[in-house]
Amino acid sequence: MLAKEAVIVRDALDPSISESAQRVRAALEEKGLETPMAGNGLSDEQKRLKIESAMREVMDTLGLDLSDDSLCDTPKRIAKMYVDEIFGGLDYRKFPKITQIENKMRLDQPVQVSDISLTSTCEHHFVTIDGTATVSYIPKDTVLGLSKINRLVGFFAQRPQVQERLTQQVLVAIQTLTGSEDVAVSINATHYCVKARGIRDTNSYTKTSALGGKFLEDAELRRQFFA
Ligand SMILES: Nc1nc2c(ncn2[C@@H]2O[C@H](COP(=O)(O)OP(=O)(O)OP(=O)(O)O)[C@@H](O)[C@H]2O)c(=O)[nH]1
Ligand SMILES: [Zn+2]
Repeated sequence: MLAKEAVIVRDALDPSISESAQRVRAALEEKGLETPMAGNGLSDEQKRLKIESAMREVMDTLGLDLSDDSLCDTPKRIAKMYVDEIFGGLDYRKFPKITQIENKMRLDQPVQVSDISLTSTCEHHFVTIDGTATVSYIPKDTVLGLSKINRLVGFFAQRPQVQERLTQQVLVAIQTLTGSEDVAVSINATHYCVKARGIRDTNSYTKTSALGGKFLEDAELRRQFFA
C-alpha cells in the first residue's frame, strides 16, 4: 500500500489528472475535507477483479447459488458499478473538464443552478442517497460553463459520502475553480439507510448547506438563496 503523500506526489505527475482536479484536491486536503483515502495504487482492472472476488464471497456466504444464470454475473456487475460508476469520483482522473470563460460581462450577481439531480451512496451502509442540489456563485474573474456545476456535483456524489461532506466538497471545488469565495450550496436528500432499513422512515429527508463569502455576510443574499 502506498502512503497517502506518495499517492499525491504520483498523481501530481500524472498528466491524466487535470490541473483543475489537482487544485481542487489540494484545497480539500488543506481544509480537511477530502474523502478519507488510503491509496493502494491498484489499477481499475485490479480493483474490478478484487471486488468481483469479494462479492462472490459475500453472495456465497449468504447462501446464494452463484451458478444460477441470473446471479452468476452479479459479482462482476457490482465490481464494474463500483469502480466505473457509483464510486468513479474517487479517481481524480475522472474529474470533469472545467470550461471557464473570462468575465468580460463583469457579472457581479449570483448565478444559480437549482434542483440538480443527485444520487450518491451513504458511506455507512453503502445504500443510495437520492436528492437534489442547488448551487449559486457570484462570478469574479471567470464564469463557469453551466453544465460544469452539475458535473462537479456529480463527481463528488460518485463517492461513498456523508451528505455534510458532499456539500462542503462542492463548495470548496467551486470556490477553488472560480477564485470566488461567494458560493452557496444546498442539498436535500433522502437516505435509503433511513428509508429502507433501520428506522424505516419513508418521509423524512435531510437538508444541508455550505456557504462562503457574501452568502455568509449578507442576510438578504442568503434569504434569496434559500427562498
Ligand atoms: N450525519 C450523517 N449521518 C448519516 C448520513 N448517512 C447516514 N448517516 C447515519 O449514520 C449513522 C450510523 O450509525 P450506526 O449506529 O453506526 O449505524 P446503525 O446501527 O445502522 O444505525 P441505524 O441507522 O440507526 O440503524 C446512522 O445514524 C445513519 O442515519 C449522512 O449523510 N450524514
Ligand atoms: Zn447510511
